[in-house]
Amino acid sequence: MDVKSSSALLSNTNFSGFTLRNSDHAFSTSCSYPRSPMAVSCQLSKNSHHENVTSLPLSNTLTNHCLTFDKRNPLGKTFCSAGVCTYDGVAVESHSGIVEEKVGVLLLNLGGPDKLDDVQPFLYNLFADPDIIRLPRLFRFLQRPLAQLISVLRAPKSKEGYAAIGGGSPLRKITDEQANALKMALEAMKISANVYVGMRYWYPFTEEAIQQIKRDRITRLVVLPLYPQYSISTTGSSIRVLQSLFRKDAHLSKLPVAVIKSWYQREGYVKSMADLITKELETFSEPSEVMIFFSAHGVPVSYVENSGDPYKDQMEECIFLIMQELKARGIENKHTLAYQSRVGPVQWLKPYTDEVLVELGQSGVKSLLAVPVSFVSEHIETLEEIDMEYKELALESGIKNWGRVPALGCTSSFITDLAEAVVEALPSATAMSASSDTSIVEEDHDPIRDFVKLLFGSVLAFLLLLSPKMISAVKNYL
Ligand SMILES: C=CC1=C(C)c2cc3[nH]c(cc4nc(cc5[nH]c(cc1n2)c(C)c5CCC(=O)O)C(CCC(=O)O)=C4C)c(C)c3C=C
Ligand SMILES: [Fe+2]
Repeated sequence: MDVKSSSALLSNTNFSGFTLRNSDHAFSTSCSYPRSPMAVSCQLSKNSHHENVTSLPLSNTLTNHCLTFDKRNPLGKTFCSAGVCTYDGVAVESHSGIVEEKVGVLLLNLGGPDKLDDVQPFLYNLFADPDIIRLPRLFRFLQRPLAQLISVLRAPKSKEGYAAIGGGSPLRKITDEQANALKMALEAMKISANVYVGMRYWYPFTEEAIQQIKRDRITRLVVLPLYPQYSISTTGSSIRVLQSLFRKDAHLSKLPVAVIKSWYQREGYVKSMADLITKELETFSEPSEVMIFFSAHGVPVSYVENSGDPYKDQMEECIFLIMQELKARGIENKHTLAYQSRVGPVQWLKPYTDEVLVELGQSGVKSLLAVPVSFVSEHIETLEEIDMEYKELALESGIKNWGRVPALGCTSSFITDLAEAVVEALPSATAMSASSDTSIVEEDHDPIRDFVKLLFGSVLAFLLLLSPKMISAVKNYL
């Protein structure tokens, strides 16, 4: 019952290719799979800025082709500054052996319901994702009936939230704007690229973006998830979809792809966040007295402790880097980090945002600046959860002066940094080998078997629902 459509999702058109030549200069990197196949960590040289960039195959040994760019491209020399990849700056003339490259950038995001009627099917897609509700292997057949049940039961509460922010999620509009801004920033760097948007749980779906990329005959692709920090539940889940699509398609499996897995440590991002915080602090009457309150989206503890999700470590390092940047500007405010938006019956990363707000208020903190850090656009969890629920809770708990830093959106220093990240990642794009990747367990889609599974699963889910343990587990999602 996945809701998918064939509507095209291209964010940008007017693409023109530029000339590149593949050379055989190469560097290699090895990737390991810590417990979960999704939590891939790539061992590149420590000081390499390609550390968080990997190519899609995620096979044990990757070979990356270096590019030789036209001398007229002023950024050519920055492409291959890591590893043993070299750039000789040779001008590329149009003769045989030279490839006309068509560069694509795929922005990955979560997606959100455009209107209230979309809320339940959007929630279904989210809960049907095995990276969001992780069932033991034996119980995987329950995934879709459970997703159906939870989405139907949770929809009324979620709808209230979306109604409070205007009747739908602003994510699609903002992500499209970011795609346009990125295309322009790349153009300013003399890189002509198509920028696509692929959402995980709502339109425009990642699958549609990939079809468009194929139709446009893109020859080199950079995948840029709009999550600064990597989590199995966000970037990991979207990459799993890409792996599955690329594996099944002979053309796509040959397309050179580079995935920027995380970018929270990039100077441009850190400085852009520090700029926003600095500006917002100035709106308080006593800026130095304000507690800087970083609120990150939570994940279940088991992701971090049992499946090697680097999310918590990356989040803490990200906060450290932002605070270091603020200190360098003479801003020495106190700060804290807490995790918001927990859902379901399991333990999530602590401390929880709501609990910390109450403690801070009760302990005498009077001024607080909330900083959302896990996402770069406004969405329901900034506009409703932080701006309404948490603000009310904070004021009730004794905090007098409340402020909130806006999401980065299309902030120009941030978009320029993303464009630079794309440019740096381009040479490490590597063709995916259809046969070498054993990291994904493919679900096969025999329709008769799927139907029987769904029917059997629904009956079993209904029976299981009668058990008190199950009732309380499902209740936790509401
Ligand atoms: C880094 C960001 C995010 C992580 C990590 C994440 C994990 C995660 N989320 C859920 C459940 C829900 N998320 C919902 C909405 C939502 N989630 C994120 C980001 C992260 N999620 C965003 C930006 C949004 C909002 C999208 C929008 O429409 O604006 C929702 C739906 C909203 C609601 O009903 O509260 C749910 C449910 C889980 C279970 C999870 C990790 C396992
Ligand atoms: Fe979420």
